[in-house]
Amino acid sequence: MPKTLYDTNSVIPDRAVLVSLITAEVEQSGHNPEYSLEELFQLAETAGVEVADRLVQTRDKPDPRFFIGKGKVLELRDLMDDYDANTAIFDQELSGAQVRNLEEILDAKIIDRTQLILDIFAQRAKTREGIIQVELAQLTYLLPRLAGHGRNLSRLGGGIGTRGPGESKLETDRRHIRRRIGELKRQLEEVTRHRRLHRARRQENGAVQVALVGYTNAGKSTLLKALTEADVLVENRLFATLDPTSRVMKLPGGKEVVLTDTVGFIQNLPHDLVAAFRATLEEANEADLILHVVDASSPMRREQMEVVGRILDDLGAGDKPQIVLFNKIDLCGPKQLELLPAGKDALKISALREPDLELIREAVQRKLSGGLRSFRIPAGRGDLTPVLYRVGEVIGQKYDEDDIVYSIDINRGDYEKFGHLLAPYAVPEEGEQLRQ
Ligand SMILES: Nc1nc2c(ncn2[C@@H]2O[C@H](COP(=O)(O)OP(=O)(O)OP(=O)(O)O)[C@@H](O)[C@H]2O)c(=O)[nH]1
Ligand SMILES: [Mg+2]
Repeated sequence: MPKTLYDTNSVIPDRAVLVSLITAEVEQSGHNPEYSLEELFQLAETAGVEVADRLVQTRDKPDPRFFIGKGKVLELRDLMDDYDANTAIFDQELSGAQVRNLEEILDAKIIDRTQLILDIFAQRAKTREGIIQVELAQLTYLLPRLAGHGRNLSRLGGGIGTRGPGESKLETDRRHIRRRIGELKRQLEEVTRHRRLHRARRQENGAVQVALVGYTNAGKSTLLKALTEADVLVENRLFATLDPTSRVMKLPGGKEVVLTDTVGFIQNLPHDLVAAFRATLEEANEADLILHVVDASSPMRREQMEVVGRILDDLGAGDKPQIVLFNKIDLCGPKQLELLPAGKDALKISALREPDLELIREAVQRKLSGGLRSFRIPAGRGDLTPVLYRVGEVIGQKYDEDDIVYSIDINRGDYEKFGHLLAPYAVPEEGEQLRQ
């Protein structure tokens, strides 16, 4: 008998064979199945699974009963017997029926890529928000896969880790799961509301938000740590960061911005997970500036950048001001370096080099600067003075009769939020003269 899923007493790591199906559709999509399988391997390791072997089948389309062909299933069974493997991990999503049929023949745990990612998230979620989001994603994934069977229910929806929705919950019926989903959504709304309030307060304080986004393992947390001297978790693992962390970063001109580290992206990020983590991912959406961190040393750099671009578009953050940070150039060969695209909003850096960090701070300062503007503030409107300091850096001020004319180096993010208060007092053309 295979172990039940979510066996909390298990101390022996699972041993797995990875399975990937290359269909005509995959071949035409330009999607690289070998890389995807390599990534699945890393995901499995991250989840604490020992990978015994990999099995690949090329086939016109998936088999409706077993996903891979029946003959291949038997081959897989022999392979698993040889290695004494108790788990098969599929690189593509399986239907509930396929999982069930495979389980019958293989007498083993059957997991797909989505479940594996959900499982890693479950192992790593630390904050209340993270934990709610993961459970919500797991149950949402599980629900349609419960249809029409009951016998093997406890095996379904299972992952590798020890912290899934819990066996007792899995044994209950769909109605119970639906009720739980409703409950989690309500809790999440509450937490999300808090996060929004918190963010609104930061905005009211005039804090400029800069978000580090990028593919998992690109070096976002390393950069947050280096740029702000924050104490955050950095690991050579996928999905080291689940909960966004924010720290103050000081720019060369003295201005402070809030820098936020976010959850890493990955190709085929499970839809349910994106939906559940929306509140967290929204951090990117609220940012005034996005720092897109890229692992320049990865052979899949281009594909990873595309994935990140697509997810940002989905979140509605595709048009935000962005700086691309090609990170880890210390690991790049000369050929790789040469191939990196150059551009005014792209920097080639290593998070490990101090001078590069200064380049980043300078680039952020430049990008946030919206140019010089002047405002003629009447003596009676002293209440606007703090607003002036909020929208940018005060470069100069001079008295003119009863008014004070301020020259401000506008900060784009803040100006969008508070500029309307100053608009009636804007003086066109005069800014340059005031500059010393
Ligand atoms: N050589 C080198 N290694 C780096 C550099 N930046 C980050 N790393 C390493 O890359 C690995 C991943 O770094 P993290 O900062 O945890 O990556 P992340 O983007 O936060 O990853 P997730 O939280 O998993 O999405 C760690 O082992 C870092 O030490 C760099 O510039 N050069
Ligand atoms: Mg991280």
